[in-house]
Amino acid sequence: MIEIKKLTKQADNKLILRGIDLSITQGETVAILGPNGAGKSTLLKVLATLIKPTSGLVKVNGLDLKKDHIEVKKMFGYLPHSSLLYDHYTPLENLVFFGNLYGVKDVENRARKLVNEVGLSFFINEPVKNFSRGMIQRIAIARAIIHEPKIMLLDEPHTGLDQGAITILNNVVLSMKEKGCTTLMVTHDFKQAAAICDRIIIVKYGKIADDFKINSQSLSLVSEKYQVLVEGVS
Ligand SMILES: Nc1ncnc2c1ncn2[C@@H]1O[C@H](COP(=O)(O)OP(=O)(O)OP(=O)(O)O)[C@@H](O)[C@H]1O
Repeated sequence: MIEIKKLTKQADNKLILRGIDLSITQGETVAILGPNGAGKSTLLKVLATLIKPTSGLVKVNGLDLKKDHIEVKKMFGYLPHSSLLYDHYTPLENLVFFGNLYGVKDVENRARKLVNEVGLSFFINEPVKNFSRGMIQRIAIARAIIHEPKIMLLDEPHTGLDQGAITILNNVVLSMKEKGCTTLMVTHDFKQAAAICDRIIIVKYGKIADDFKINSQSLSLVSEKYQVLVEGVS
C-alpha cells in the first residue's frame, strides 16, 4: 500500500529525515512514536504532499507521490495539529465545504452522519469559534475523513481530548480499519497506541529505530522498547 525508500528531507541545511525505508500494508494501523524533533510530523507532511521530499521514493497504491501527487492526495485524510476549520462556520458548513472540495456525493447527509458519529449533533449549527479544543478536534477528525480516504494520517489526534472523545476517536479509527482503511498515527500516547494500533514504529534522529507488531496487551512492551531506544534506560 505505502512503499517508502531512502526518503530524506532537508530544510535550512538540516537533515530532518535521514533515509526512511518503510513498507505498510493495507488495513494496518501504525503508531509513529519518538522524541520531540525526531521528524515524525515531517514524515506525515511529506506523505500528505504538503512538503516535498529532498530525495527518495514514495509509492502509494503503486502511484508515485512525486508524479501523481494529485491522485495520491485524494487517498489521504490528514489531521494536522491545527484543525483547518473555518471559525465562523458551523460543523455542518465546514464539513460540506471540505466535502465539496473533494467532490463528495450527497455531501450534506455525509456531513450530518459524521457530526453524529463524533457526538456533536446538538451543536451542528453552532459556529466552531464557540467550541472547546476537544470539540474542535472531533470536528477536525470528521473533516479528515469526509471523503472516505483510503489512508488516514493523524498527527497527535488524542491531544486535548477527554475520555469520551478518545473513545469516539478510537472507534472512528477502528471502524475505518474495518472498511480497509490504513492509518498512520503520530502520537506520544502509548496507551492509545497500544489500544488501537497493530504496529509501532519508533523514529529517532530522522531514522526508524524500531518497528514491531503489537496487540492490545502490549502497553508494557511499547514502554520498555521506547525507554531503551529513546531514553537509554535498560
Ligand atoms: N521547515 C522547516 N525548516 C527547518 N527546520 C524544520 C522545518 N520543519 C521542521 N523542522 C525541524 O525538524 C525537526 C523535526 O520536526 P518534526 O516536527 O517533524 O518533529 P516531531 O518528531 O514531529 O516532533 P514533536 O514530537 O515535537 O511534534 C525539528 O527540529 C524541527 O524544528
